[in-house]
Amino acid sequence: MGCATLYALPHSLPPTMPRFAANLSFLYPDLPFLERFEAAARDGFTAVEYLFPYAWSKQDLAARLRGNGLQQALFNAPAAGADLVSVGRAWDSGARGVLCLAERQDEFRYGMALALDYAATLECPRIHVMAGLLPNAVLRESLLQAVADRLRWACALAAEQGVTLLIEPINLRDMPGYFLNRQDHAHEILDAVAAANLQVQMDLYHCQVQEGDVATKLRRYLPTGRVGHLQIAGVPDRQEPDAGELNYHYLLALLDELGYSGWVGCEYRPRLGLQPGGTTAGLGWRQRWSF
Ligand SMILES: O=C(O)[C@@H](O)C(=O)CO
Ligand SMILES: [Mg+2]
Repeated sequence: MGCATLYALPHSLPPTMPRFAANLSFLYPDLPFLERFEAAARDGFTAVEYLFPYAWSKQDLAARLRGNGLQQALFNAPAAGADLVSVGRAWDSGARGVLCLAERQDEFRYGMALALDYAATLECPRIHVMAGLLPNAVLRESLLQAVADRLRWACALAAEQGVTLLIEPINLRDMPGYFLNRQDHAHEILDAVAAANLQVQMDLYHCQVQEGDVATKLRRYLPTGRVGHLQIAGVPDRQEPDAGELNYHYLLALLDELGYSGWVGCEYRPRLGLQPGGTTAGLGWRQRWSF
């Protein structure tokens, strides 16, 4: 069911929301992580995504999914690390992926194997592979071939279990030095890798902060079939989609017009922050944009 169809219902939402996935790393910050699954289901989400599952057992996560009738739409491969302890510390110590870091081949391979192991248990068809922070003074272009080779290796491994890998352009205001910032660069990498199971995770928040002209980019890239996942948030503050400079009423209708049938991840910081029930209170944006 597309967004326009969904919003055509005059005053109320259907009991489930087939298009929107709740990002549990961002939403429900007032709750312990494992309790966020139930909260998302109660709010009508039928899928979840989050950054990293590795601090929890895959069996516990699968039980939360099953128990709440949720699908796992996406999660990230580890940000770095060559064992569970270093994987657990990687994000907080500043790591943002090792894909572009030639000397960290072992961590890349360990991370892919761990992510695919979780994906099998969580029945998750997509893994986001973070590109990493550029080493000082190393030109992006000089690393492209090595990045493509690594991704080709990872895609072959992921294909064995029917998983698609995603790369996501991330804006430099939030992540200074990040290797991949632009949609066209992501599509260049897809050209170089030439694997059917490599797609782009198009986060409209990052796209607007870094490049702008979001609707034109949706029109350019969605028809290629190479965008495997979308994410949304208001700009500039990364809050609910009804706050800020992006017109999601228009953009969500455009997704329908372009026939996008994938998930739209709700990856924003609820404006009520840690206030109990703040995420649910902020979900009015889904209703206000009735067509
Ligand atoms: O946009 C983001 O921040 C996330 O999708 C992510 O995976 C890395 O930070
Ligand atoms: Mg994102």
